[in-house]
Amino acid sequence: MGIEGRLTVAMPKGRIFSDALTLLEEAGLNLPRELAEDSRKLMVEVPAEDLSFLLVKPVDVPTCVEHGAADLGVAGKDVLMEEDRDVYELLDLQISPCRLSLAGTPDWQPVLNPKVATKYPRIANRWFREQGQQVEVICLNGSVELAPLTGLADRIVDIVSTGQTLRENGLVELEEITRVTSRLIANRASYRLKSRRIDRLYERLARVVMGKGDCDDRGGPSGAVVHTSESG
Ligand SMILES: Nc1ncnc2c1ncn2[C@@H]1O[C@H](COP(=O)(O)OP(=O)(O)OP(=O)(O)O)[C@@H](O)[C@H]1O
Ligand SMILES: O=P(O)(O)OC[C@H]1O[C@H](OP(=O)(O)OP(=O)(O)O)[C@H](O)[C@@H]1O
Repeated sequence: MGIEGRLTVAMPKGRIFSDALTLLEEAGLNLPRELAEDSRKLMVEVPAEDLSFLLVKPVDVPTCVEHGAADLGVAGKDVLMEEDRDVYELLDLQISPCRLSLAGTPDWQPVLNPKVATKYPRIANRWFREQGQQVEVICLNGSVELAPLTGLADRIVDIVSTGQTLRENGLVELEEITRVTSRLIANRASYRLKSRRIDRLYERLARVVMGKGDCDDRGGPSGAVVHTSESG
């Protein structure tokens, strides 16, 4: 083990997981099959790389990193914007791309104080405030596209990737709110105390991402990192 100790990385289970794993392998990490397999193990140690992986729900990655349960994490920009945790955003990994958009029925007519259903209340509230529009945000945890079809809401703010879910439910994308990719994030204290180890992993990942082109490099450990929390 290095003098700075083992690095713990919070990995999002689900959609992002395999993209993140592929990227780590492309960066030259030798990872055990155990990590890729469909196992119920939530903590996987990789002594050969001096790394530990925590497998958590995507929305919980920023929480684990903010509180120091993990030094690093991989999280979608959508989750980072919604959770607004006190963590550093080091690198745009350019994986699991999608967008967060406003959508509705094609015949949608403006109404006063429309209802907007979403899994992303903070982002939706902020975006409508910036547009100078008053809305009532209704929080849902899934199947958000049902809301305009059932009268639960006038419009939705949700993730769009292929557009299939919107199409199959007769909805149209009205406006893109933000593009989303997954980011490498760091705990603030770890970023200082384990800088050499974080630097090394960051550089290996950045090389792969930049090699693929279109890299939105956030500056990394030696540059200007983005502090994701609006309040901190
Ligand atoms: N088509 C997509 N739909 C939803 N998220 C997507 C899509 N494409 C990429 N993503 C990214 O994947 C993340 C969500 O991953 P996933 O669907 O596995 O988690 P989840 O929504 O928390 O699911 P669950 O609640 O079922 O565990 C989003 O935060 C986003 O950054
Ligand atoms: O544009 P598409 O490629 O169709 O992808 C977008 C859909 O995928 C996600 O839903 P998910 O599958 O996570 O289910 P959910 O309704 O439980 O959120 C998202 O909330 C959209 O509904």
